[in-house]
Amino acid sequence: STGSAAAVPINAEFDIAYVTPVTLGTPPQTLQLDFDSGSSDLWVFSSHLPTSQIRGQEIYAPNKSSTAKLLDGHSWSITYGDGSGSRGNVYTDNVTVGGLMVERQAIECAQQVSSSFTSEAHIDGLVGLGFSTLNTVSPKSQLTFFDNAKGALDSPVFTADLKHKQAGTYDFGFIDKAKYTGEITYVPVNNDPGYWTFSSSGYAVGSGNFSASPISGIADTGTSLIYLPTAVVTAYYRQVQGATNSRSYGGYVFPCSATLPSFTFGVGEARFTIPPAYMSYAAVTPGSSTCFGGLQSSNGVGINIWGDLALKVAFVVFNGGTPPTIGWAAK
Ligand SMILES: C[C@H]1CC[C@H](NC(=O)Cn2ccnc2)CC1
Repeated sequence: STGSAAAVPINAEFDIAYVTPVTLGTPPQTLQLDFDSGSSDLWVFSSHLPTSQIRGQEIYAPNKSSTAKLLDGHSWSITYGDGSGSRGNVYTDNVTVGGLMVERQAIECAQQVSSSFTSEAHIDGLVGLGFSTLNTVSPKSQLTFFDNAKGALDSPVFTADLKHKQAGTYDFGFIDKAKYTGEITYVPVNNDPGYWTFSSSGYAVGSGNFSASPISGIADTGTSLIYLPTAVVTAYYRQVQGATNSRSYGGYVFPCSATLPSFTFGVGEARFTIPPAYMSYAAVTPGSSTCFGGLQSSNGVGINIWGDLALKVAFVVFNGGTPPTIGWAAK
């Protein structure tokens, strides 16, 4: 089996996140979910939430699905790196993504969500595509949609073809040759503790020399930006007039009129260049002449993160075989 579904930016101005239609239960309830390779819980806004915490999101009502079953005595609670979080109880039901159906998928129904989720009307929940070791359901942890589907897939892979300010695609079970050019460079994945962790071979700022030094980080479709070591980030912003690391804005900002260099990162011998226009993320507040950078320091994070800003300049294969690997190709 295979599946293929659109990854649609939730905001027309800048790529905060991407959502994908997912149908749940019988009759089908369709929600727009954020596919997140940086976590491993499938959770949704649900009929178990106080209405005060719902602001425009679609909800899943298990009691309206003839195929829903309560996973008795189980609960979940998750906190993300940006401090957002949610918690609730658990049902199993049929979940379909782009024509690929998994029966008895654990659907984690929110009973509480943090304010940043309530404020994001376009995200009805998340589909974790990390390794199932990260799943937070207790007392018995549950498998991700990908892990449940894997055995039935033509090939144990999913691919991300994210795009700048336009819809891309998540494919399951196959590698679409029409989505990339040249060769796919595969590198090892360390899935302990459960992220798609790989080593980048180095970086370059603008037309500068390539600095060949391994940078271990996670491929995270659920994070908007890139978070890298201070040495890399200072080398980049040294080339940006008026750039400063702002405590008040929580990261590197610069005048929106500044000339930005491109940023190139390596995967093995391959090189991926993020154009200058992508490196300015957004005005710090609407209409401000101060812009927030797409490249930020991972100092406070604990791990380096290759988020959507890096993923969108490549076609990325998340290979869930044994051993797992990750492949990067130009497009
Ligand atoms: C400092 C960084 C801030 C952004 C963090 N990313 C996330 O929290 C990803 N995520 C998933 C669900 N909601 C958000 C990673 C650390």
